[in-house]
Amino acid sequence: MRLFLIGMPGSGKTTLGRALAAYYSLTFVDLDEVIVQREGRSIVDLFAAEGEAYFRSAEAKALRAVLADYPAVVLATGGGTPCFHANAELLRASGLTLWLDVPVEELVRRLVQQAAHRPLLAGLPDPEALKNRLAETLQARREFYATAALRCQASVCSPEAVVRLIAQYTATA
Ligand SMILES: Nc1ncnc2c1ncn2[C@@H]1O[C@H](COP(=O)(O)OP(=O)(O)OP(=O)(O)O)[C@@H](O)[C@H]1O
Ligand SMILES: O=C(O)C1=C[C@@H](O)[C@@H](O)[C@H](O)C1
Ligand SMILES: [Mg+2]
Repeated sequence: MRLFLIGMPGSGKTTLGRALAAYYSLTFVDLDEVIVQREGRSIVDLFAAEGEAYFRSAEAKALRAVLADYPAVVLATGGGTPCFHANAELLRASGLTLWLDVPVEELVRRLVQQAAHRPLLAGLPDPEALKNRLAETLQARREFYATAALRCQASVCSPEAVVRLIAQYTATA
């Protein structure tokens, strides 16, 4: 099985991905970590030195490398991964994709302390500005996230809830 977790920054892709990989006895891979390893720089440094277009190209290449290397995997993608370089179609064709659809208010609670360290959220003056930025980003990304076969729409998507979703899906697919 290949399971791909997609969703907004802070939606829980890494946290849930690790738990699901343990549950299914699959390897866990975090695409942001693969990019950092392949490029030899942090994501903040990559954005600052090369810009977003370079980052998106590196992200697309890293995704294709992971797909070539892992026939079975739980992959936490980056927040923007499905929205560039036809990655959403590739993910959908390559395994089971799950969208962690977490409300913006919950994302703000989780990210308010970390926004300064994230290239696309840095420099926002207060939580209201962060909320507005996240809401705009979600609006722009929704059509890509919605290509996922499965969607967990909740403030907290527990591993148990996701395991149930997957079992229902595979029983009817
Ligand atoms: N189910 C959950 N309930 C409550 N908090 C959670 C849950 N999942 C993750 N978190 C918290 O939310 C934050 C973001 O989680 P995580 O890093 O897993 O998200 P992500 O989607 O991988 O984000 P990123 O954009 O950084 O890759 C962390 O502080 C984590 O502890
Ligand atoms: O939402 C985004 O576009 C991003 C999310 C992170 O996971 C990283 O992939 C990077 O900071 C870009
Ligand atoms: Mg993550």
